[in-house]
Amino acid sequence: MILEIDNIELYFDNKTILNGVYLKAETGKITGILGSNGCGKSCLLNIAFGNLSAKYKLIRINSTPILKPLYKTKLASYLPQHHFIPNRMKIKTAFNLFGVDWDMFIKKFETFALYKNFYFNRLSGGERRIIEIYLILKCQRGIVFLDEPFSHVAPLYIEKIKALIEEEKQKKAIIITDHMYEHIISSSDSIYLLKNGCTKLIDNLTDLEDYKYLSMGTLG
Ligand SMILES: Nc1ncnc2c1ncn2[C@@H]1O[C@H](COP(=O)(O)OP(=O)(O)OP(=O)(O)O)[C@@H](O)[C@H]1O
Repeated sequence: MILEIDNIELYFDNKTILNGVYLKAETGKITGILGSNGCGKSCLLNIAFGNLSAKYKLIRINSTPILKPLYKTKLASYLPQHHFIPNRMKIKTAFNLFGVDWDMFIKKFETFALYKNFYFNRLSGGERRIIEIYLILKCQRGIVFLDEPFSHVAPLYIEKIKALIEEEKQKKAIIITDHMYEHIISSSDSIYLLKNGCTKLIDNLTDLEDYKYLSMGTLG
């Protein structure tokens, strides 16, 4: 499956946020989006998923325009920046709702075994995030949008999540953004930099310095 996000224009109070976005993601690949605070990364993911209206947008799957918001289809899942599972939902209920196998999860995240009957608000912010990421990655959707999956997560779990993303990409198109740029760089098959409302496909990592996303010399 090839997903194309094209021709996005977004304004808030006459301020241009996005104007000249093109992004292509495909099954078997991880597409990373980098960009400084406030450049529009979350807005872009929200527009692609259908949560946010834009002045213009064109979403194509295998070259066919998709007019329905993706969230209304069974094609895509989306991890927002904030917690999205209600405090008073039991963890086992969330796994059932997402159609995700609890035992498989426990094989990878053994320390969570005790939590099956807990409500979400009994977990730490990072533990909660790990479960949310897992559910979004593992549910049966061909397109996955991940907004800051690595923030608030401890290094060992980041490695586990990266391995999981790598595993899931075999059957999914994964679009990911995070400020932990080293993890985005090491995970992604292609990277776009979002700057001044436009996406730029990064051919060479030093472009990230040239476009002043990173300071000169950061990449060594
Ligand atoms: N509902 C809104 N009304 C007005 N402005 C908004 C609204 N939502 C977002 N913005 C503005 O749009 C811009 C892009 O926001 P967005 O959240 O997409 O940035 P981001 O790149 O994800 O930033 P960060 O990395 O800091 O999370 C920001 O300047 C933000 O203030």
